[in-house]
Amino acid sequence: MTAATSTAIRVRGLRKAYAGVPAVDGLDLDVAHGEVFALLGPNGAGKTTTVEILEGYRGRDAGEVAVLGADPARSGPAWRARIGIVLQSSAGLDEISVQELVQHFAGYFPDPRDPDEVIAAVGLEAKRATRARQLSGGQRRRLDVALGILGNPELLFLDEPTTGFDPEARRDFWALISSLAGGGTTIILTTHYLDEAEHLADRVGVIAAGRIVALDTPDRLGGRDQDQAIVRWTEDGRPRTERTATPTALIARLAARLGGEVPGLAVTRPTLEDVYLRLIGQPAETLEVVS
Ligand SMILES: Nc1ncnc2c1ncn2[C@@H]1O[C@H](COP(=O)(O)OP(=O)(O)OP(=O)(O)O)[C@@H](O)[C@H]1O
Repeated sequence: MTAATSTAIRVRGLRKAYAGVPAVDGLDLDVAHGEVFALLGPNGAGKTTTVEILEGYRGRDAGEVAVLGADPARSGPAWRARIGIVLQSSAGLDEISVQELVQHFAGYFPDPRDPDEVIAAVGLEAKRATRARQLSGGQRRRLDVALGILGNPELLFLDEPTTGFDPEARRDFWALISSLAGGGTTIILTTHYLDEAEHLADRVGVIAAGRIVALDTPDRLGGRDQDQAIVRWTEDGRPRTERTATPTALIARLAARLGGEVPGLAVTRPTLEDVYLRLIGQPAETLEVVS
């Protein structure tokens, strides 16, 4: 395979400013075919601008962009048919049923998936005859995903897909995304939910002020795997906390000192959220260290 075909997305030196104010400020990115890549970052960091440039919906000021081997700014319907997009919110055609809507949109694609299979894949079989406007928020999102995958895309963009979902709906949705990824679809996900990124993404990119400031697997991001463990226990009726690179040795000392079972013992590593907040310059929840 050549470099051009082994990479689903290749971005170098991407820049975009609005009225002279940079929103994307020299961004580089590579996403491999079949990868689930999550783009994280605070409000206004430049995620939507970047993703819309990749989707071909927004122009750029500078930089090289190749998506499925083509420049989105110069690509036509054949390229677009290889891409699925699930936006933050969709509107329109609310008065027709799920079945009619999915069937209607299938007509726009050269090689659509079977509408009935797509409705089943997103778990909307029981809502087939329901009008779109009568769906719950989570069901509406499933319909959005159905429309996003209907064209059998090689590359799927998901923009904050589970905002407003209840926990069970999120788990179901994650299973759907994992099954798409398992089938080889490349997925670009923007999300504000760190657990979602951790659950779904092969790699995570953190964007701040228009640049990627960290990029790694969720368990290694920002040196997370090298971080010290946090040991919590109760002693003399008081909660105690200590950060340590050698938690096993600490627990052995505690067990010896306390004569066996250590009350309230818990050992944790910094969460992806702790690391993310540190990367974007926000202090994580203050940890009181008493040793
Ligand atoms: N059409 C526009 N015109 C002018 N400024 C814009 C426009 N779109 C975005 N911006 C600005 O560019 C910056 C980046 O915005 P962008 O929407 O890309 O951020 P984001 O990371 O997607 O944020 P969020 O997490 O809130 O969706 C922001 O400061 C925003 O105000």
